Amino acid sequence: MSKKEPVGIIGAGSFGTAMANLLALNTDVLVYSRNPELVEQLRKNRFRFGVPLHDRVTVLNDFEEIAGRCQLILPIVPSDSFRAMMKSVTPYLEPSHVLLHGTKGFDITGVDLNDVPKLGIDRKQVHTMTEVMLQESVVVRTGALTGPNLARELLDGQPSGSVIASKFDEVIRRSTEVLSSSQLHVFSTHDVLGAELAGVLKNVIALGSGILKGYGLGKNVQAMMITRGLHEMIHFGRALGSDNRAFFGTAGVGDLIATATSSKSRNYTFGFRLGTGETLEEVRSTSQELAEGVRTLMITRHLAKNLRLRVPITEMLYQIVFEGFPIEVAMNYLITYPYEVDVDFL
Ligand SMILES: NC(=O)c1ccc[n+]([C@@H]2O[C@H](COP(=O)([O-])OP(=O)(O)OC[C@H]3O[C@@H](n4cnc5c(N)ncnc54)[C@H](O)[C@@H]3O)[C@@H](O)[C@H]2O)c1
Ligand SMILES: O=P(O)(O)OC[C@H](O)CO
Repeated sequence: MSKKEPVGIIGAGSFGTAMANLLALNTDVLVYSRNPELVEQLRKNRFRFGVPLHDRVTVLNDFEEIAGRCQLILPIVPSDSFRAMMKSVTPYLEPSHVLLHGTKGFDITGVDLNDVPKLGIDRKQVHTMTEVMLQESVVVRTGALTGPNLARELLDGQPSGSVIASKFDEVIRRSTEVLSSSQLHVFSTHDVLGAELAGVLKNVIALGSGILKGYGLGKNVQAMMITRGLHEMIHFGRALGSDNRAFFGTAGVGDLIATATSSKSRNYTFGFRLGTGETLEEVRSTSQELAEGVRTLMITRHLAKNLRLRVPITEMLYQIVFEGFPIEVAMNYLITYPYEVDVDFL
């Protein structure tokens, strides 16, 4: 990979745009948007999410050109579109490409999300984005970009830290080279599964934290929920084959703090609105914004049942979000839950 060639991004959403402007501090960037009208509009006014696109960013509707010119490509689309996106771009990908995804959610196969409550789900049907990239393309060198990266803050030029997770030193080196700047500190890890799972699972806890705030509760119980939520994230991580370490780093606790305490997080905000009494349908129908945690909650609650995991926060959140269970009763259940010890993992 040459230092001079551009870096590609798939997805011109809020995080894709934030990363494009950050990468442009070091390199030329080609962003793929599937929407030709948006491409046309951005070519004319060069404003997205209220900020100007950096001069080194070009938005295109031609993935073949991006694959031809970029070896390092960052797919950043919602998890429910990720496999379809991979299927559409895979004809243009070669083994020499490097894929570093920025998506925080699960892919599922063999069951429609709406049928999960009826049919259940097992581990073999749940996939990380790294698994999807490897299943759907000839690309070998893959990685995940994770950490506390609220797009709104990044778009506004605020500093942050990211984690590049990859089994390949070359992916870490090249990604670090193009992403590091005075705005972004880049950490790295070889623990891809742990870093990915931490980023995915924390969205559910952010949803819950928002619900508590919207319901009018204070910091004490919010802190308890975030802390016990971290325990559940770790239990899930272990059940899915990861170890504990990533959950205590920037990709874990770091992203959990940012997402579960910020009104700039879509997951937290979605939960906040539920906490004020709006229904799932009311929030969904009046918000264009993506809250990955809602889909992840559906998947993890049913996976937990299948794996016989003891995850009371996930269970209560599921009942509140999808079954209209009263928040007050759920709170009482959690406060009186027979947690035996404070730290219940090694
Ligand atoms: N926004 C954040 O703060 C943030 C931070 C870190 C990670 N993420 C993760 O990044 C992912 C994307 O989030 P976002 O905030 O950019 O969402 P978004 O809704 O703002 O944008 C998603 C973009 O993906 C595009 N897209 C969807 N399907 C596509 C396809 N098949 N081919 C090409 N493009 C497609 C959409 O047109 C849209 O432009 C999510 O998994 C999210 O969890 C978001
Ligand atoms: O999707 P959001 O807005 O809740 O942001 C979550 C990001 O993963 C923050 O790192």
